[in-house]
Amino acid sequence: MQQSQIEDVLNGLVYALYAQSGEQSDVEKRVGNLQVFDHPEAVDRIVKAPALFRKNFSMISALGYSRFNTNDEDWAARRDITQDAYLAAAKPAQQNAVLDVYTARLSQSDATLAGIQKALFAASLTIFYRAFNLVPDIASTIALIDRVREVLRRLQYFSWVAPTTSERDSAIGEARQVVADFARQLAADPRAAAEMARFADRAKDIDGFSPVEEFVMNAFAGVETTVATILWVIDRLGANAKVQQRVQDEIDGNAAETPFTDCIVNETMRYLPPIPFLVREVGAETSLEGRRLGRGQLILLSVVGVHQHPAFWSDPRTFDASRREFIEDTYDRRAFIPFLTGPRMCGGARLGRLEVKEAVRAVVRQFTFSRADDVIRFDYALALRPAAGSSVGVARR
Ligand code: HEM
Repeated sequence: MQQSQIEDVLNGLVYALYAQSGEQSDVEKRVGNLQVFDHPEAVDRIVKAPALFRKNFSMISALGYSRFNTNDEDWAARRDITQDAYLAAAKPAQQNAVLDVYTARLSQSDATLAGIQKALFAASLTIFYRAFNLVPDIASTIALIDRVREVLRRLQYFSWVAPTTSERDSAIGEARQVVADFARQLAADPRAAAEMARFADRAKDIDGFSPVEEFVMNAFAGVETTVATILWVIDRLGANAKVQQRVQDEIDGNAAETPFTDCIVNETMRYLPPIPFLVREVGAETSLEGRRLGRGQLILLSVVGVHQHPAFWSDPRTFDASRREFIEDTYDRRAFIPFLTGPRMCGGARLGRLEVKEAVRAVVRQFTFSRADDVIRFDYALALRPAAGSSVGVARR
């Protein structure tokens, strides 16, 4: 099995969701053998009933268990271990500190997209670790995160295309190895070791709890999505010189309110949601939108489809950097769910928003971007990010 084959299958799933979005036929939408739900009202109902529509990550759980992929009391206990740290890290008083981290990393970057991407990962990891009063060893942690991405991509592929036994064993083996290597790195730092002990202490009632699995999956969930969002904003700025100029003027003007910058960030997350779809397992027989759902059945919630629903958005398939629904704040909250909504919404939503805003400020102050074309090329692992080798040109301002 080739890497390119995995990429083709996973990217193909996301392409299918884009192709289906906006279609208003009575024919049931499907991707693979999963029913697709993409009406904002139906998706809202699903995500607000987590006991009935449950998280299920059969293959991905090879990496371990965390608040991301557990349910019920187990999830609630895990949530409590990290949630206060994310809320404290996202307080408005943290704004300048977050901006400073991004500004400093970007100042040391060369004027290439690869350099900027590395700086963004370093900054986002620094902020994630700081939420727990830790300091990462950047180079080795980025290398571990790259391995987590690759193994998650493989595991994700195997939830769609059944692996042979040896493929399965090798993916699970690599997942265990990367967690073990992360564990070794955290154990070597006394403060990180103490924090892992604190996690374990708070999780006394959770069977088989591993603080490292909890930490690694949280770190990946936070950093990968945040960096993907910033990279997409860069991609979109590069595609439109006029829009970029307007955002630069707004940021250079240092006004307290930055409506165009906020709008392009929102439109980027609408059009290119970092988590383009979610899978849920039906916990008990039920029906939704006239469709019968059986216990144990997996369903797919298309965030792409929700974000492009024609009854909720004008001209939904167009990227509009000054979209009226955002500028005038008239959009239906159910139709814009980049962080999801309901009890299982993103635990780091406030921190992610703060980071993206400050990172975009730092990026725009230091660089300008250009693109030879305006073709969107993406790469889906667990998050949707711009494909490597995209055609964005970079210059220092
Ligand atoms: C722009 C950035 C981000 C986006 C778009 C995003 C998006 C999401 C989405 C859609 C989910 C729900 C996944 C599902 O139900 O399967 C989620 C969950 C989660 N995210 Fe984020 N996220 C971002 C940043 C962050 C950050 C910065 C952190 C932590 C520092 C974080 C931590 C989490 C955690 C812990 C969960 C699991 C929540 C739970 O069920 O308890 N995310 N995120």
